Amino acid sequence: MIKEDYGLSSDKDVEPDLFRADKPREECGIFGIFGPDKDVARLTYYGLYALQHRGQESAGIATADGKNILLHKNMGLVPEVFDEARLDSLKGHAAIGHVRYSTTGSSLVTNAQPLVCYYQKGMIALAHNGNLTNVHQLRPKLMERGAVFQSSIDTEVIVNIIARHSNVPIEKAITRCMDEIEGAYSLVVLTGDKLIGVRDPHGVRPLCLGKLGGAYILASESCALDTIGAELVRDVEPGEVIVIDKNGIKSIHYGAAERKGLCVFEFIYFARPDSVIDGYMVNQVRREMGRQLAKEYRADVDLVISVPDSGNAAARGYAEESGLPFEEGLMKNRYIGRTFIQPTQELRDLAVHLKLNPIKNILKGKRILMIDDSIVRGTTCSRMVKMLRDTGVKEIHMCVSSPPILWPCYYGIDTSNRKELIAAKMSLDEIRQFIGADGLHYLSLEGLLKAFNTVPGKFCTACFDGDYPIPIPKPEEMGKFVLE
Ligand SMILES: O=P(O)(O)OC[C@H]1O[C@H](OP(=O)(O)OP(=O)(O)O)[C@H](O)[C@@H]1O
Ligand SMILES: NC(=O)CC[C@H](N)C(=O)O
Ligand SMILES: [Mg+2]
Repeated sequence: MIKEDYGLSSDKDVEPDLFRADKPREECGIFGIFGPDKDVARLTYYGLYALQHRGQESAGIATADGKNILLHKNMGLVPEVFDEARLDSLKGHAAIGHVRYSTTGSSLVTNAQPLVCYYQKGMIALAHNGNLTNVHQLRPKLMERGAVFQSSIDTEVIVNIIARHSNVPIEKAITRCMDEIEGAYSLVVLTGDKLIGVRDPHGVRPLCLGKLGGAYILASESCALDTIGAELVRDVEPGEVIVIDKNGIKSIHYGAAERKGLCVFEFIYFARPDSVIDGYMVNQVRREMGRQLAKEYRADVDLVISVPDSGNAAARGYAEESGLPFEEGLMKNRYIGRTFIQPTQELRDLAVHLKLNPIKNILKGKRILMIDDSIVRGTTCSRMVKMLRDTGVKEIHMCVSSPPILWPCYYGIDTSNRKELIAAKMSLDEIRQFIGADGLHYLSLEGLLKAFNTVPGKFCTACFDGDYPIPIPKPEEMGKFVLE
C-alpha cells in the first residue's frame, strides 16, 4: 500500500518567493540509499540537506520497507518538510529523496518528488534531476493510450513508460524507457527490493556512487556523501544503470552517447565547491577560472572582491594570479528563507541589502574589481554596482568567470526564455552601461575550458555557444515547454 502524505496546504502551494524573479537558475538534487542496517530516512534527510542548494521549492523522501513504499513530501526546505516524528515514521531498508527547483511543471506539491505509484509489478518510486526534451511528444502519445497523469512534470512520463514494460525485469524496463526518452536525466528509482541509479547517455547531470559500511548510496553531488560520512566510490557513467539489492551491486551499460554533455554550469554555479564531479574538484576548477580571467584581463584596481557565494573561488584565483589583494567586500545573509510576500519596489530595494551588504570601510574610496560567476539577467550585478557606488567606491570593474550566456537551456536549468538573457539582447558595452560599471570582462570559452585542462566536446557549453548535444524541442513546442 502506498502511504502517502502530500501535506496539501494550499497557502504553501502558491507562496511567492521574494528572490524567485531574480534567481532563475537552480537544479534538483537526488539521493538514494540501500542500507538494511541503517536509518535510511535520516541518512537521506542529511543527504538532501547537503543538496539543498540544488532546489529549495519542495523536498520529499520515499522509503521501501519490504511491503510498502512510504512517502512524505511537501513544499519548503528540507528541515521545514521533515521533523523527527516524520523521519521516525519513514521506515525501511532503502530510500530515495529529492529537492526540487521546478523546470517542467509549476511549483506545486503535486509536482513535488519522489513520485510514487502502483503498477503491475508492485510499487515504484522515482526522483529525477534534469529535463526531458521530447516530453511534448511522449505525453500526448501516452494519454492516447489511456495513461493518466497526476502531475505536470516530465518525470511522470518516465514512470509511465517504465510501468508499460512491466512484463520484463525492472532493469530492462528502465533501459527500454531510455530508448524512448530524450534529454537530461539522472534518476534514482526505488522498488520493493531494489535501488537503481540511472544517468542519461550524455551524462548531462551528475550522479555519483558512494559507500557507507555495507550500504550503497547514490547522490547528485559528492558533498552529500561527505555529509553522511560515506566514501565516494566513483561517478555513475553516462548511459549507466546501477542496480543495488541485497545481493550487492550490478552495473548495466546502456551505452554512452558519442558526444558527451556534462553541464559546464555545474562547475560555474550549481554545484557546491566541496563536491567532486567526474574527477574535477569544483572549488579548484572555479579558482582556475579566476586565474584564467586574470590572464585575459588585468584591471588597474586596488583590490579584488567577489559577489558571494559562487563568485568567491574565482575571485581568489584572480587575486592569486594577478597579485592583487583579495578582500571580503560584500556580506551575504545566509538566513533568507522563502516565506516573504511579494514585495513592493521599495521592499525589493531593501531586500537587496538584506541579501548582500557592503563592508564600507574596506571599500570606500577604492578602485575595485568585482568578480561574479555569471550574469543571467544582470539583476544582481547592477544592484551591486549601485550599492558600491552609494558606499563611495571610486571605480568599479566587473569580471565574470564564465562567458556571456546567449542561449537557453533545455536540460534542466530554468533559462528557457532567450528574452531573459541580458547577453542575448545587448552588446558588451551596453551591458557594461546597464550595470553601471567602469569596465566589464567575461571569461572566454577557451579560457573556461582551459580551467579544466580539456578540449571542446566533453562538456555541454550550449548556453554559451548554442551547440546543443541533444536535439532541443522544435520551435512550435517552445511555447509549451513549461507544462503548467
Ligand atoms: O544576473 P542575475 O539574473 O542576477 O543572476 C546571476 C546571479 O545569480 C547567482 O547568484 P545567487 O544569488 O543565485 O546565488 P549564489 O549565492 O550561489 O551566488 C549568480 O551567482 C549571480 O550572482
Ligand atoms: N531541476 C530539475 O532537475 C527538475 C526536474 C523535473 N524536470 C521537475 O521539474 O521536477
Ligand atoms: Mg551569485
